[in-house]
Amino acid sequence: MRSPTTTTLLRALHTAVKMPALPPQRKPIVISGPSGVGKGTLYNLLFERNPDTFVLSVSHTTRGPRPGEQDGEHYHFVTKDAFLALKEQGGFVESAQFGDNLYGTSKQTIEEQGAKGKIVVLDIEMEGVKQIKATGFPARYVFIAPPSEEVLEKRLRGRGTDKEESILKRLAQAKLELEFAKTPGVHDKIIVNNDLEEAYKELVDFVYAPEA
Ligand SMILES: Nc1ncnc2c1ncn2[C@@H]1O[C@H](COP(=O)(O)OP(=O)(O)OP(=O)(O)O)[C@@H](O)[C@H]1O
Repeated sequence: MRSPTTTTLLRALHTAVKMPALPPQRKPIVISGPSGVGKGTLYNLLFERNPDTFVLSVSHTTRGPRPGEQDGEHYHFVTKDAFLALKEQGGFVESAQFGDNLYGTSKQTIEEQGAKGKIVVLDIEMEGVKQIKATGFPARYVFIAPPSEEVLEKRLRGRGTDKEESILKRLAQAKLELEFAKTPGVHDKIIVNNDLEEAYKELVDFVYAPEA
């Protein structure tokens, strides 16, 4: 007799304690979209409302930890040499440089998190999405779009975390991302984040959709 998989056991456990069923599709979910569109807001709701079902992928970075940041929780903090060695071995599904620092998503991290029976969620910017797709990495791709560029600007300003120069950079980048999102077949689902609860429902429906 075959021994039950972790997924089968978790599903049985969820049924026993009357939690919502686990998503039938187990592939990682890649969420992208312009800065300030509400990606974090949406997936944090998904995590809060579906405890123990999802896990956010932890990236590698060569930048130093900021106060309060824990290694392995917010990032895997590594030296530049270690990062480049891992990249050389093909250990990243995507990587990028921002300013002087390198960032990347390691294959091992995704595999380890997925092996714990959780659905891995990745928050990846446009260039990273292009790289991941080019590797043939099996994932489901969701793009979060703003109702309009004006609303996006309002959200970025309303968030109050960015200086004017950064806001203008993010808005210019948003135009490129919105243009890229029009490429047919790049994303499996495009969600316009207008009303938060409606966008959340669309995300849940996509994530919990039956096996295709
Ligand atoms: N549907 C919505 N309606 C109104 N405001 C929203 C909605 N969704 C998110 N927001 C607000 O927009 C701002 C940006 O959201 P958030 O930080 O989640 O964006 P993000 O896409 O994760 O950005 P980044 O890529 O820069 O991390 C926040 O202040 C958030 O509260």
